[in-house]
Amino acid sequence: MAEECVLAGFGQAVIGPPGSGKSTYVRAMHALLTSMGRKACIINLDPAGEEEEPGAAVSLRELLGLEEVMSELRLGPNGALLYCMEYLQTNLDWLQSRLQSMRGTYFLFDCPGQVELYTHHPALPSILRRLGEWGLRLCAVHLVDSHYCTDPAKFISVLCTSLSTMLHVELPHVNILSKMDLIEQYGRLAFNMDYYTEVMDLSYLVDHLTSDPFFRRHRRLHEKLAEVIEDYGLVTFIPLSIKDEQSLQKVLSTVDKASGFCYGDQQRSLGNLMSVAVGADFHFASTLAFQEKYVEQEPRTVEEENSDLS
Ligand SMILES: Nc1nc2c(ncn2[C@@H]2O[C@H](COP(=O)(O)OP(=O)(O)OP(=O)(O)O)[C@@H](O)[C@H]2O)c(=O)[nH]1
Repeated sequence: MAEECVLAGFGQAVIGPPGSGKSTYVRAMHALLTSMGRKACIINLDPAGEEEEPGAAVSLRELLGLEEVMSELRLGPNGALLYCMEYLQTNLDWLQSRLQSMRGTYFLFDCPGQVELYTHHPALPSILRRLGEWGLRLCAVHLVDSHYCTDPAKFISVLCTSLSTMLHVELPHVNILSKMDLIEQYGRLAFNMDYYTEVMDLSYLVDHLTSDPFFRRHRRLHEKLAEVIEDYGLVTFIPLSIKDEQSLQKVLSTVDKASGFCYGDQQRSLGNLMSVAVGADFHFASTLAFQEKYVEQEPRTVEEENSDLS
């Protein structure tokens, strides 16, 4: 069999910082796909942790574990994780043989939470590129905790890491603001939800940030960062709460369009195309639903603004 099509199929590479909700998303997406009659399986590419991920069909820990690498090579957790990914990169025949036995399955790759893997380290993009060469059409699903929206400085840094992840990973890409049900847990939003999901005119965010005396002296830096993000014009987000199945379906419909699943040669059907058409509501409508459900409606008072900034 020609190497290029040993896997012919579709899947998602679920990436994002530690604790952003990747494993929770992968399990919920697996359940949703299964309930829709799509054959799916979880591939755990995180070598860390004592316990095996529930429901994972393949796990990198079968090949090597973080703890053994740490003790044998006397590395810290970060160095050991990068070693594990480089080891996988040079032993991809192991992954190929494991995946080949499940050909035709929709693969959900649960990736580790090390940010450098997505912003500058070459191992993960190289692994994903190889999967693509084997015929697997992947979409990167990048999760970021939505509570960063409540802090303008952190939101600018989230925009920067999301952009560099998109450029580094080089796959069809969907950014997700996860844990929307907890969005205002650490503070209130300065703007409506769609301002954050659509990444609108960032000068308002810079103005808001630099009304804080601490950030005023860095105004020029923030303006330049905002300019880079706006010039690329690539970063937008889809809101997700794992407790809200509709939002998960919205993510799936966007991912299916990005990866080409809905037009794909494997399961081309009127049903697939119709499901995309039904999902093609205005993105704004779903964001508005989150706004109404999870965000305080009362406008902020001047005292609240000041106390947030002090
Ligand atoms: N309320 C709420 N909690 C969530 C949601 N998604 C994930 N969580 C919680 O967030 C925590 C972290 O989720 P994980 O799925 O372990 O995150 P992860 O990105 O896989 O973490 P690492 O493996 O450390 O990189 C868990 O306690 C989840 O239950 C959500 O949509 N809403």
